[in-house]
Amino acid sequence: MSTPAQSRPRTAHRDLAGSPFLAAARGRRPARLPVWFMRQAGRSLPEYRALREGVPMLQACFDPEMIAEITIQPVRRHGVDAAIFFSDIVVPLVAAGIDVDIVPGTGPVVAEPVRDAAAARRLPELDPRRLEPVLDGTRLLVERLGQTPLIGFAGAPFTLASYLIEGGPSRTFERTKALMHSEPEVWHDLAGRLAGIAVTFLRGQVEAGADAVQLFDSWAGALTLREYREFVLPHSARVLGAVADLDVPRIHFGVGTGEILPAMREAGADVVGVDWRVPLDEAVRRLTAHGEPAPVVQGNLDPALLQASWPVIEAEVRRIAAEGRAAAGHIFNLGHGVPPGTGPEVLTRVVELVHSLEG
Ligand SMILES: O=C(O)CCc1c2[nH]c(c1CC(=O)O)Cc1[nH]c(c(CC(=O)O)c1CCC(=O)O)Cc1[nH]c(c(CC(=O)O)c1CCC(=O)O)Cc1[nH]c(c(CCC(=O)O)c1CC(=O)O)C2
Repeated sequence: MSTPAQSRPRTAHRDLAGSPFLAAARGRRPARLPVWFMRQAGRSLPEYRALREGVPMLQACFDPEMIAEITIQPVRRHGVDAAIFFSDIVVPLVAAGIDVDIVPGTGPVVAEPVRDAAAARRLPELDPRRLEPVLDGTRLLVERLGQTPLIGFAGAPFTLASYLIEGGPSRTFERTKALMHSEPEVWHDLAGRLAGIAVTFLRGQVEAGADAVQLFDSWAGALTLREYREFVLPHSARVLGAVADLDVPRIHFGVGTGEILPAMREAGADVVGVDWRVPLDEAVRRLTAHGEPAPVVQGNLDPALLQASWPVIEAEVRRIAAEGRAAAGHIFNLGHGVPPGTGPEVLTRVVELVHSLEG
């Protein structure tokens, strides 16, 4: 499919033909292995902590200059092959007018949790104009990033719904699962509304210049395959399907998703993000068990091992690169986000090592 030029005017002049990240995302094997890290911007970087001093997270997420500068910091420091737009999965909810705050040390906190039909019906739609400051940040980035591609992202309906229903971060998702099973029509109404918000957020980012998108269904691994297929897949498929015409690679990621990897691909992923629990060659085996074409995978160094000694990290990186050769394309990443206490020099060293390996 060709890119409709009129929908992505800002990227028309960027020459990304040599991007190893985009080549791998398209199922090719570039000369060197591409790498970026989830949460590569943020608290692991002293330059981020300095810039954010006294500025609340959500204020930073609506400030175009901050967005652009924070997004570029890890590209400058580590030489990663892609930038990920600095934002948060709750930003489109905030833009829609939902009362969510990001509380330091806790995470997203929802003032009025959504737990019944009336509350779900009150969920506002996202007016794309409310995203303007955020998308101005994207436009600045496209001008400043040179030949580094930009990944836009959104939270998937299940993960967003889990924050809205639980009222904040959860380990067990009890209320979410209870609502899903006991009041499926309320669940589907809520998930459908969140899918609409995610579509508006993703399309806005791509139209402003993002070159790829990642849909984070971070907590989908808490579900059984049956639950995923019945309650989640249709909504995530709608989100990924609604950006298909924009012709950018679509990455689909979650934690603990070993049991549902093929279903996550089926939702419309061009690249399947894999956490550290499933070796990449095993992930490829699961993704091709019914004769499907070889997938593109992204992952999957255990973030906890960034604290280990360098020989341990080096051996892990080499093992993962070797296992990734079973895939049509491999984008090196962590199995989840960079922990805030990670020494940035470790990440730079991982990038250097990955770049010495064949794509
Ligand atoms: O445990 C929980 O559920 C709350 C997690 C939490 C969220 N936002 C949050 C927090 C608090 C915190 O990180 O301390 C709050 C949050 N989001 C972010 C930061 C900055 C940082 O981590 O140092 C912070 C901490 C803010 C602060 O205290 O200064 C930024 C963020 N969130 C996210 C992204 C996208 C990415 O990961 O690359 C990014 C941008 C990273 C970048 O530009 O490089 C996406 C996000 N936010 C969130 C989730 C859900 C799952 C998860 O966090 O692991 C996810 C998706 C994911 O990472 O799987 C929710």
